[in-house]
Amino acid sequence: MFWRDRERENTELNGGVLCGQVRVLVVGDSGVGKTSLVNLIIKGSPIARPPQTIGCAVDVKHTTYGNSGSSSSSLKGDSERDFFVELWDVSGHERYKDCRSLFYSQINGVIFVHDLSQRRTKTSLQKWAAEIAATGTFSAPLGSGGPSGLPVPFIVIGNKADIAAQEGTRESSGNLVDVARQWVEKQGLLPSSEELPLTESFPGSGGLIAAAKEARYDKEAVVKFFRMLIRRRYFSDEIPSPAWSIPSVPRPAQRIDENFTEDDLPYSRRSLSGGDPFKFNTPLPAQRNLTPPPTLYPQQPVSVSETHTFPRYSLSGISEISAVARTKRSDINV
Ligand SMILES: Nc1nc2c(ncn2[C@@H]2O[C@H](COP(=O)(O)OP(=O)(O)OP(=O)(O)O)[C@@H](O)[C@H]2O)c(=O)[nH]1
Repeated sequence: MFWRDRERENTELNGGVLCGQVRVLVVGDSGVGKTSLVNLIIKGSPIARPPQTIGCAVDVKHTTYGNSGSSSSSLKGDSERDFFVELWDVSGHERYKDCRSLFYSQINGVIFVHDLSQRRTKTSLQKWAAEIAATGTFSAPLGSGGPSGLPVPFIVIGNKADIAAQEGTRESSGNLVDVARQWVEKQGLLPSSEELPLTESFPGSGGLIAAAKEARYDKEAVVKFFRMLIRRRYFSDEIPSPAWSIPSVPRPAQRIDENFTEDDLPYSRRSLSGGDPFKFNTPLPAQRNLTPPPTLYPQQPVSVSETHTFPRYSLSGISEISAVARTKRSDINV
């Protein structure tokens, strides 16, 4: 135990971290399947009858990330470190519209969810992006904004492919890999969200359970997205912009391809001083510039510049919690 304590001490002195966390918002209209998706990501299986989310519910996914391939690391035994991805499942119900920005705090990334069988839920995503960009605070923000001024990476996931297929709104090739890839087709929001291509989260028409069993490729892609967020926050030399400003004109579409590399994010590249690409697996010099550790509880918005002076946090406060209780869907008139 002694050497472990020493190692921790040294690591902290060296400016490294033993573990960390990133926060991902999951947003979209009520009933599009956000809770089902989060359950699928966290537990590997969909939830049969998800309760109506009240306000927001938080789940935490554990993952590891390390510097194993880096010779520049000065940290001993740091090949894999623990990271926690907070998934903030924000209720899409109208009744929370005026207060849900409480949950838009210290965001690292966003998963937009829509229902393939309800086109208006896709159109709404632009509003969600604008709302988050206007009222949220961001951790490790991009130097310049994405669609609607959103300053963090995002993905768009189309849900209920089975229903859409039944209704003939979408044809499936039937090829599992093709369909699964489409599940998390990483597509930037366009100025007109009508231009968003359809994507699928639950392949095939065999229903949720069967689809979830087949969704391993999709989950891998989502995990890649999470790893990108971890990399941006903890392993990047990027100097965060001093303050986030919202551009008045929506940015052109961004596309995040299969590999989720920052090189594929034009606006993230523009954020680098001198045009340098992100340097992954570096020995964490950027740690000095980290935003304060997000907690699992709603925080008061803070400006980005204030955040870089906070000391590094410990993990003691992290646990798997639900921020707000859930209730039965039938309890609420939807
Ligand atoms: N057929 C089908 N049903 C789905 C799918 N995903 C979710 N559902 C169902 O859609 C309903 C709503 O799902 P939720 O996950 O609660 O939706 P939500 O977006 O979290 O809704 P709010 O909490 O109101 O914001 C539930 O009855 C789910 O079982 C899917 O891919 N296919």
